[in-house]
Amino acid sequence: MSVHLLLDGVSRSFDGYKAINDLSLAVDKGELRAVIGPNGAGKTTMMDIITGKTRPDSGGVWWNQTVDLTRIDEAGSARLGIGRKFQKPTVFETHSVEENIALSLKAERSVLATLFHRQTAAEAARITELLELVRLEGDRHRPAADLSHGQKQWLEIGMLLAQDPELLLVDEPAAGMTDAETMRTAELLRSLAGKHTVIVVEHDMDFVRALDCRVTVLHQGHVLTEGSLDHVSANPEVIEVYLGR
Ligand SMILES: Nc1ncnc2c1ncn2[C@@H]1O[C@H](COP(=O)(O)OP(=O)(O)OP(=O)(O)O)[C@@H](O)[C@H]1O
Repeated sequence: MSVHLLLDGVSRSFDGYKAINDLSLAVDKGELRAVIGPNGAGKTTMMDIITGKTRPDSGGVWWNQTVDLTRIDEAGSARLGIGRKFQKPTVFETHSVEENIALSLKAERSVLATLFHRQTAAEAARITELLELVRLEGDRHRPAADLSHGQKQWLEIGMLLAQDPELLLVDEPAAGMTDAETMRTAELLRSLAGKHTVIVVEHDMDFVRALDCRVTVLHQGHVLTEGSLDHVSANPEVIEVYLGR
């Protein structure tokens, strides 16, 4: 399997504090990876560095082993196929579920043109496929405002997928979800692996267990340990800085 994303000895300070400290991390193409760690461990800053929102002071960030992501801004990383889902859902509340997906389909069209444009059969099929994937097929004509918090998160994942990203960065998707929604979200993200590379930052350990994937533990901007959830959970340092709290 080839390395899709590589962070190589990355550091970044804010006012003299090393938020990211010699961080090295390799994620394979098609891999699903969970990143856990205490508050302030540097998880958000790591995502910011991958997407070009924040520049590292030193170290390399490589995409497909050839593209230097430290030279690319957020718009550039989106064009390369890096999609990011922030914690808070940002759907178009007054538009229907279906319109939200239609607006996100990869196309050089303005919002108005998309709303008044007649869908091609291929577009309609793609919208249906995405709605089925995120289990919102039955809600396609409802305004997004009517959805539950969990359903809005799924809709936003669907909107991200509409742009066909190679890598999805997902920030705490399970926060605020019911147990059933949490498990369904884990299932959804697992189903995306293989076709997409997925990195999920999460605090909910039941959710991380359900992801059933390799786990990276961040602490003070550095990788503390990596492996299966059982492996990292048995690490005394992980218990000390994170799980034991
Ligand atoms: N733009 C910034 N300016 C100053 N300090 C920052 C900035 N961004 C992050 N930090 C600091 O860097 C450290 C790492 O923060 P970061 O948000 O990346 O951690 P995190 O693991 O995402 O935490 P949480 O789980 O609370 O979201 C923190 O001490 C934070 O205060």
